[in-house]
Amino acid sequence: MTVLVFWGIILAFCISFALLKWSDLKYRRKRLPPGTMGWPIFGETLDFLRYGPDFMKKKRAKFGSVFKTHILGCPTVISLDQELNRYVLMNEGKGLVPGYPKSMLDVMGKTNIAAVHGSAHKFIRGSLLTLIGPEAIRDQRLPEIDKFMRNFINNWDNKTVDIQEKAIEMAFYAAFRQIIKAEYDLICKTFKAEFDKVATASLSLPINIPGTNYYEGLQARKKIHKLLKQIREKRSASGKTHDDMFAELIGNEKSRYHLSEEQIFDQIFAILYSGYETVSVTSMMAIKFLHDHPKALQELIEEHLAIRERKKPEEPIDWNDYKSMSFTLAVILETSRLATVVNGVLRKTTQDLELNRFFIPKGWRIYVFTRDINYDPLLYPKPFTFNPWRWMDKSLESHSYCFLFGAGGRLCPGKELGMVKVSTFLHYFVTKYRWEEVGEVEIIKFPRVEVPNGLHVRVSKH
Ligand code: HEM
Repeated sequence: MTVLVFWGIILAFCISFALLKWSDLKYRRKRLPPGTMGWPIFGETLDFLRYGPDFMKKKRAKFGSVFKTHILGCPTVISLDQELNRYVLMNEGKGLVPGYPKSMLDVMGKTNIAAVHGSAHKFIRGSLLTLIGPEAIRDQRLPEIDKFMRNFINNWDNKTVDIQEKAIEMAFYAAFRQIIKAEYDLICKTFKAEFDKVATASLSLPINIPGTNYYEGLQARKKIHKLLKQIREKRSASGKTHDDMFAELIGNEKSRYHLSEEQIFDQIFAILYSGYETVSVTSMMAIKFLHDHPKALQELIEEHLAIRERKKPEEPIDWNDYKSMSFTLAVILETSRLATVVNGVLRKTTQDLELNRFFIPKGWRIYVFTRDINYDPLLYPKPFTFNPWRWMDKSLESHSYCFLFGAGGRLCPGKELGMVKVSTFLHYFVTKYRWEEVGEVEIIKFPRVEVPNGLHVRVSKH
């Protein structure tokens, strides 16, 4: 028996070793970047997800800042070389299109902005900007957001609230209310429950059997489609006019941005998905950083009280007020830098390419890992210190290597909308309340920023 176990272990060891070697040999071609490919199929996905920045650090020490690996089901080149990162982001047309995982594309839709490129991308992006560009924000989005935030934080006095939970709700419902207004109260909870399944599925293994996140996400996508179709039919039968994004998307029949039903639904998914975790994490972490840095909090409160002083008590904030919030914007940028939500972006090669003297085969992924530049001491002296004042020099935001919102043709089109939401949330929160943390707060920063036990604060009126 013991002999059998012994030979069993030896056999398992030999098979593992052979598989690892096979995987490496398969990819050992001339001039591919250095690196290891890990296990067949799984590659090095587990290490990558589990150790994140440390995985990168180790690999960089061994292979340099451009190396190959196999993650999320694909042979991938990871680049920590910011020159190369900039090149990849700026040169989509040279065979470097978005390369998001299959599960994400399946639940988010084939005509989703992240799935299309070339002229199709220009068209979808143009349509999106009519909804979330600066003019639309000034005239339509901001007044709605103002109303939403006011109500949202209205009854927190003398309560202990979990800011993480509230920020998640705020980010979703603020976006959803702009998409569907008249039917909002009726369907917002059902819609959120289904959309949360879609969001979870976007980062899952694409195994389509009942019980998996991927399967649940696909089912949720179908339910959401059904719901949207019903709303569309009811609206058209009633003949009433509506003033929300859904109505704008449907009513574009005669404009240059006339979208098919599938494109309209995918556009809605894109707006909800892209502005969800980005806005919720930034709002939560801004509250956390402000709590820990009283000088910054004081300056922020003064900025917002000055706005309130020139207004009647219930008067909403407008575009000019928002544009005067220069310190608030600095706080948001510094928060986004230190609590990185988008660690990097994925691209896929549509042809064999030569990059940094390396050969990258057609169909490989490139993970443009931008997270590290956020902590670069040359760009951000004392990089681990929360210092919003560094952003008061506007040239930092437009620096060629500031990748907080991406770069090139995919530069975040929702940046201003995101800023408006977080600023308005902060405006009402800090002018109305003081708060103190309750209990220990443990923050995880990778692969996503989260507070496992919540960020509980005791809130009271000023
Ligand atoms: C406030 C925090 C936000 C951050 C840090 C952020 C960050 C980013 C980054 C880094 C990209 C580039 C992705 C790539 O190159 O593949 C991006 C793209 C995008 N963002 Fe944001 N974003 C934020 C808010 C929003 C909001 C509120 C929306 C609302 C709709 C939004 C919509 C999008 C869309 C649709 C794209 C894809 C653009 C394209 O492919 O052309 N973002 N964002």
